[in-house]
Amino acid sequence: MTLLEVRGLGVALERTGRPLVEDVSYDLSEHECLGVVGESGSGKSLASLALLGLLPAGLRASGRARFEGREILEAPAAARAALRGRVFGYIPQQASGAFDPLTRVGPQLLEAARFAFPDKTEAELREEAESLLSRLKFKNPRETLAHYPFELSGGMAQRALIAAALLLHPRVLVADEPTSALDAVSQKSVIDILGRVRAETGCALVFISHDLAAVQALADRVIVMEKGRVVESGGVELFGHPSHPYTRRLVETRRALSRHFLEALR
Ligand SMILES: Nc1ncnc2c1ncn2[C@@H]1O[C@H](COP(=O)(O)OP(=O)(O)OP(=O)(O)O)[C@@H](O)[C@H]1O
Repeated sequence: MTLLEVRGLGVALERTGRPLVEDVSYDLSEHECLGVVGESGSGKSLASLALLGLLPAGLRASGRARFEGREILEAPAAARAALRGRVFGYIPQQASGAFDPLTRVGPQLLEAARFAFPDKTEAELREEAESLLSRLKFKNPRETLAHYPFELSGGMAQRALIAAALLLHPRVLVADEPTSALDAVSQKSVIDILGRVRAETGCALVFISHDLAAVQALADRVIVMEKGRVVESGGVELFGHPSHPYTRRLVETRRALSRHFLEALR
């Protein structure tokens, strides 16, 4: 079943009307992973922030986006806020900036969950957070909840953010470059975890990334963005025979990087 239908989504500067994202359209079904690729500045983040109702001040969205048939772009602010967390989970690019440095990880993780599930007791929420952290490969979840954010490594902070999003049982998880600030081992671990999360919870995933290999590992379908527009879309196998010159360049750059790496190892 189609969960999300995006048609002609645009983002423009409010003051001048200059378009930054134009005419983005896609469908996302239950359990599906859509990869969004394109180089820096191609509009990947803004297209997703528009859906979440989190565009920076001075930008406005246009077009249509429906979740389970209900229009969301034009919904009142309160209705959009209610969709964040429970319907749309969001994992931002920089985990370190997403936490309040003066508050321990536990209270930050539980705050939104308390609000989303007023009927659950504190003990239930805490138990759920600990079990989630354990599934996300934290060796000592109880200790992690008592840590301050600066006590977590980059990979741990990113995984804690995934836990924060999952505690709200989102229907669609939007992950914006969740691995770009991580070392290779942590990158692989986060990608594995996102794949597992999808299989275990059944939530749909919008996975925004520069990393074609990561997208190939996770996504069912992809959209390729260049200069604010979708230039190619289809099954993830399109990386094997890209038809748009821009996609061909992205794929060739990725192959050349891999070749250099393998040659350096010889
Ligand atoms: N608040 C803003 N005001 C004006 N222009 C903006 C604003 N935010 C982003 N832009 C511009 O919109 C375009 C798309 O930005 P966006 O962040 O969506 O790109 P991206 O593909 O996600 O890049 P990256 O991979 O580097 O995160 C870029 O040209 C960017 O400079």
